[in-house]
Amino acid sequence: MSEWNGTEERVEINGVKVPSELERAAGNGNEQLGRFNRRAVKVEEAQQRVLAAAEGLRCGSELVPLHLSGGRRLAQTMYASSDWPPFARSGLDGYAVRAADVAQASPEQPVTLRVVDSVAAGGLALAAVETGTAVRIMTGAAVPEGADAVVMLEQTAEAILADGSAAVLIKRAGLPGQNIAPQGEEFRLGGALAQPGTLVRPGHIALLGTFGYAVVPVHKRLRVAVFATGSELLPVEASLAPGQIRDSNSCMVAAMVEQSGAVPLICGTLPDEAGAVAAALARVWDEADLIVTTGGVSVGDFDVMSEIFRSIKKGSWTSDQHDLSKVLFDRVAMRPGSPTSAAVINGKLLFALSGNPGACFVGFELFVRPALLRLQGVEEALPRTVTAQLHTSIDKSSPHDRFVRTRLLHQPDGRLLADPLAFSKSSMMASIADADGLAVIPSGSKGAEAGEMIQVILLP
Ligand SMILES: Nc1nc2c(c(=O)[nH]1)N[C@H]1C(S)=C(S)[C@@H](COP(=O)(O)OP(=O)(O)OC[C@H]3O[C@@H](n4cnc5c(N)ncnc54)[C@H](O)[C@@H]3O)O[C@H]1N2
Ligand code: MOO
Ligand SMILES: [Mg+2]
Repeated sequence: MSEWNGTEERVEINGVKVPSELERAAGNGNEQLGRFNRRAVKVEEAQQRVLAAAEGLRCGSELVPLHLSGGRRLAQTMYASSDWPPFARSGLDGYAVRAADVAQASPEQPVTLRVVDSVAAGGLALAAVETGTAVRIMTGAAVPEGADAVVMLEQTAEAILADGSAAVLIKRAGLPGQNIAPQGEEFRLGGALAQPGTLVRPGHIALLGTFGYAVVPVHKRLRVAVFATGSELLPVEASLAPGQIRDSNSCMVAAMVEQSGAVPLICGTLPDEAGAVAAALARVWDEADLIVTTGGVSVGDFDVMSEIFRSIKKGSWTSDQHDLSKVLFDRVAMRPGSPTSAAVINGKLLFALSGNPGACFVGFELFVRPALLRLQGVEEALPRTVTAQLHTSIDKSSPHDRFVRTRLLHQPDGRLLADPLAFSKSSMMASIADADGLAVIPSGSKGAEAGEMIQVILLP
């Protein structure tokens, strides 16, 4: 792969020629045409295109030690390797008896049983329980042969028989099966414990440990390269300079990548030059499974990702070996984030999110997170929604579906209120931090009235 040296006509990514001189520089009328020739697709359609593309690109799996498997996604269905419990076991400390022996027991007329053995958890009784006998038993111990009930210690009293042997007085009537967890009560050998794509949580770890899985097959952590395009961008640690701002998108996106179970590779900021962007993508190509850029997707003279996408559309990124490069969409009927774009380039997904932080955030939630989840085998990869009552009207009509950053408030009467936040323009950030969800306001001639029931996408 050659690197962009700033003078060459083209750079290569995995043998793919990438034009560096773009239509703008050529200054011809076709460029203007290309710039505006972007058909908006509906959000649902754009999501389906992303999921379908991700389906074909599933990431590989690896084995990790059980104690490190939390937060990862299972790569296989996991099965019970035995019945659970593996033997009938006592649920409490007491005496294992035959229920028929103690059916009539009461405090006034306790039943006396000879104690023939005592069994602790982990041990096995040497003597079976026969009519007229009992075995002292501890919580978790295997129920001895012959016993079909356990009487709790508090309902008994110790006694000595005439011949000096140990006995127990049972003071409460018992029923067959009481205080015993039968073998296989919870799981049968071969039963499914969890499906591929399941997020491993502490409860799954307990199950997997129970069934002897010292190592767990999980999806590999996807590596996601994050680039911020924009010549106005300064690193976070820099002092502000006139006309410039700090790059807040890179770290926000990196945090969202981590939230999605992947590893962000923060690749820094790129100037608004197609050659530099293409060269940067080429440099990170082998290291990254998926690429996210922010900025430069609109129709401005320096919107470099739009140029890159135009060149992908023209087929300039498809090589002889790979016929896989295609634009999934370069405009979505939504606000914020209408210029959000996505492509598959030689088998890898590239998302070009808007530079406006609010639009960048929404674009990630709607498209990048679902892609990362689907790549990790998650069936239900699209954002989860809840129904809530809109607290204040959102009145403007819009040809686009809107995703309004919203607080979610649980009312004492059980209602869930969606309270749209102020400062929620695409360019604004305060409402990203405060949002619990994104209120979905469908396109149409009117917005949504206070009191209406709406869908709200839950933010992680
Ligand atoms: N004539 C038109 N202009 C615009 C349109 C349009 O349809 N016609 N669309 C608007 C919409 S909607 C959006 S959204 C933005 C999209 O802008 P870009 O994705 O091209 O982003 P930039 O132009 O690079 O930046 C926009 C804005 O965000 C700031 N920014 C960029 N990167 C970062 C970063 N890493 N951290 C923080 N802030 C960042 C940048 O300085 C700009 O202020 O276009 C509209 N224009
Ligand atoms: O599509 Mo943009 O995010 O509204 O400003
Ligand atoms: Mg722009």
